[in-house]
Amino acid sequence: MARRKIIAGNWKMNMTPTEAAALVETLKPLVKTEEADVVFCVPAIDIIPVVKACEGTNIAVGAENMYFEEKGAFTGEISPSMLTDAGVKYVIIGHSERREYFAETDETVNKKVLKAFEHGLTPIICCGETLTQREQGITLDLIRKQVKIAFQNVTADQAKTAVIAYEPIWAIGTGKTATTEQAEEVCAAIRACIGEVYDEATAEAIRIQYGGSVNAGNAAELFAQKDIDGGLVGGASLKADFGKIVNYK
Ligand SMILES: O=C[C@H](O)COP(=O)(O)O
Repeated sequence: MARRKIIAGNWKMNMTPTEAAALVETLKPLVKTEEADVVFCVPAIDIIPVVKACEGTNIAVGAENMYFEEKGAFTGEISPSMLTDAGVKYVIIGHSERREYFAETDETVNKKVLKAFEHGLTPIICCGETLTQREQGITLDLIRKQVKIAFQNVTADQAKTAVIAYEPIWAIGTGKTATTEQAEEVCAAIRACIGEVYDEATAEAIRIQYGGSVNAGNAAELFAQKDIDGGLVGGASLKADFGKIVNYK
């Protein structure tokens, strides 16, 4: 069975609540589609107004991060129950910016992934290599390691519903997209890795996105690759261009 595409915007630390609600109004008519799942992953403070603004549309709302504890003395953190109660369906976990600036590790990513599943949230699990790692020729080994740790103790049934976002760090916000061959090579390797950890059915079901300077001009070619099931889009998700990316065909 063909996998359904999933195209998610990652707004990062952009948009005040007022701006966020206005952006949804602009994008709503542009991202209508029957063909793909559309997700807006937004800053925590924007979740409530964005969920409200997306009511009655095809747009699901995601968070950009969450903590792996249920509640308590964790100043500044957001719990999985807070997200589900607010109407969130997806959560980005282990984005390279969280790994770089907020010291997230493969192990904390795994704890968050397990907690997301426990609460019925779909994790969008990020992995990717730096330019130096790519030049050292260790990309595939590194990605396999990131994926294997992220999925520790995750059941096959849970894994089937997960989303993995392959984002080469050197392509994020740089305007330098991976070539379709580079993106497909890694996404295929991720699928093979899931097949080794679980089985063929799980590998066939899991959805793998590419992220890194996706735009209206390159989306169609990237998303046409066998193992690329959509995109995690940063900069271009804040513009009308996101409508073109969602309707890339
Ligand atoms: O999560 C999204 C990625 O970091 C890609 O960002 P970008 O599209 O601005 O390169």
